[in-house]
Amino acid sequence: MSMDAELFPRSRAEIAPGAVHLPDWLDPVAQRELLDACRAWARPPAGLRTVRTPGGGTMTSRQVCLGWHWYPYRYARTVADGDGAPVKPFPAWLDELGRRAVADTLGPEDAIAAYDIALINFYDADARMGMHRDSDEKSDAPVVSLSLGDTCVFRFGNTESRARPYTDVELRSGDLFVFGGASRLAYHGVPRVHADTAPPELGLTGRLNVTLRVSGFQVPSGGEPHERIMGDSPS
Ligand SMILES: O=C(O)CCC(=O)C(=O)O
Ligand SMILES: [Fe+2]
Repeated sequence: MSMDAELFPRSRAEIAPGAVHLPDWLDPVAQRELLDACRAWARPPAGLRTVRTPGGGTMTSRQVCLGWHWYPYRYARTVADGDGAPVKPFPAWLDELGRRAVADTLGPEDAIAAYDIALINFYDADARMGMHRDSDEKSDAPVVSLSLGDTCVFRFGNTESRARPYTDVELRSGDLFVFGGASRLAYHGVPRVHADTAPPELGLTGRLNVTLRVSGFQVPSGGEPHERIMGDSPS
């Protein structure tokens, strides 16, 4: 019997108000296409890197960004904490994917500005992500999260603190998780990755997560956007 055999099929679940888990949203072909894109984005310049935190630590997932480059705790147009190269562009098809993800989870929403940020995190079996909020954006548009490869435990908490109450959700390859509305600033993290649980046909060892966000940053017409326009308050 396959490891994926289920007594009860996984189904859509509202984990908190405005936070929805939709299992198996990306079919195997779409997962493969997104993985191939991630592999191209991971290449230098402006490729996959280790993120250093102000306290002198390092994040255990490795990251690459599209559209705007995130580093603790702000956005820039260049890899300011790495090779200094311009951040890779955010493709239009990812905005379309993000809109479809929101429609399929939260239903028809008020007009959302274009998705223009992707953070791609690569986790090996030992990587984790601590509880945090995605609070460096100026837009309150829902965050869209797509998972590929190994299964993880995704911990989705509350807007007040990193502590309980929270709900642990298993995110598998192809799963979609969207959090907006009252949950847009909820704490969340990845306490555990289950090694060797990726679908073998995908050909990925480890886990990839792609989060799509709307920056809400102004891009001045006729000029290259500059990080000054974003404000500078750390979260
Ligand atoms: O890997 C995940 O599922 C979560 C990633 C995340 O929270 C982030 O990139 O801000
Ligand atoms: Fe996050």
